[in-house]
Amino acid sequence: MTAKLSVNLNAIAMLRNRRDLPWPSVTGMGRIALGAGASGLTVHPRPDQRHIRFADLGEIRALIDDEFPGAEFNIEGFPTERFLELVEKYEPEQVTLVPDDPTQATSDHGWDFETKADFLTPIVARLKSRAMRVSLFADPGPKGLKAAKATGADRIELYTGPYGGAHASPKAAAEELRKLGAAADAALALGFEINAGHDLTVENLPALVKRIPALGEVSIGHGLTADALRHGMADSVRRFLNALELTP
Ligand SMILES: CC(=O)[C@@H](O)[C@H](O)COP(=O)(O)O
Ligand SMILES: NCC(=O)COP(=O)(O)O
Repeated sequence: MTAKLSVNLNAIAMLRNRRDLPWPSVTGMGRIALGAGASGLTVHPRPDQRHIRFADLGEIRALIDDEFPGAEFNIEGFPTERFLELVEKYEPEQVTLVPDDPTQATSDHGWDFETKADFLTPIVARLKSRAMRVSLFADPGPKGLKAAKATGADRIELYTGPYGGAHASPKAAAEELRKLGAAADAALALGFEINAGHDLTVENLPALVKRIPALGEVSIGHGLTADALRHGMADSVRRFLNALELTP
């Protein structure tokens, strides 16, 4: 099984929001990502709309429906009533529930399933009654996975931030990979499908998929956007030189 790639558009939206201009276009970059073979698009709209705006959601839904039927829309976030109304309106194929506080800079931990199962269970049922797959953001440890399973969720998304953050230390990265692998084994044994995400890169993906061959999907934004900038820079400089009629 090969893990599917869902491209997270948050970083593109953050660049777009620097100016009152429509570029880089969030749907335009989504179109390129899907055209290049990505299986889906991920967004994590935050309550302050600092990157993805609520208005982006309908445009991404239409892009998938009109041009890439079969691709998946994954919307991530903390399940406030506002968030739930948004996902019910745009019906992503997958909703990833994340325990983020609105003041958080980015996601940095999974759910405490043992204390939050009663909160999550009716929300999971509500989303599944509208045919949306539900994934729960989970720390890389086996703790609480039985409680997570009892919520009725289909998948867990393993939080890979500490793994990505250990990029400068092979020993620390190996330890984080060991934890991710153990959590994946425990989750698979309970019947979960497994996603993973946060700070994944071209460099750290191969070892992850080797250790967790059953991985269903990775969602990647920050590292993929940085990679796109790096590998697109030379072409862009040439295009601008050409516009100045300074073709090298
Ligand atoms: C849930 C998760 O892992 C995050 O990576 C998130 O989707 C990214 O959010 P930001 O783009 O706001 O940092
Ligand atoms: N669910 C994780 C995600 O969508 C992307 O995280 P990142 O690659 O921006 O860290």
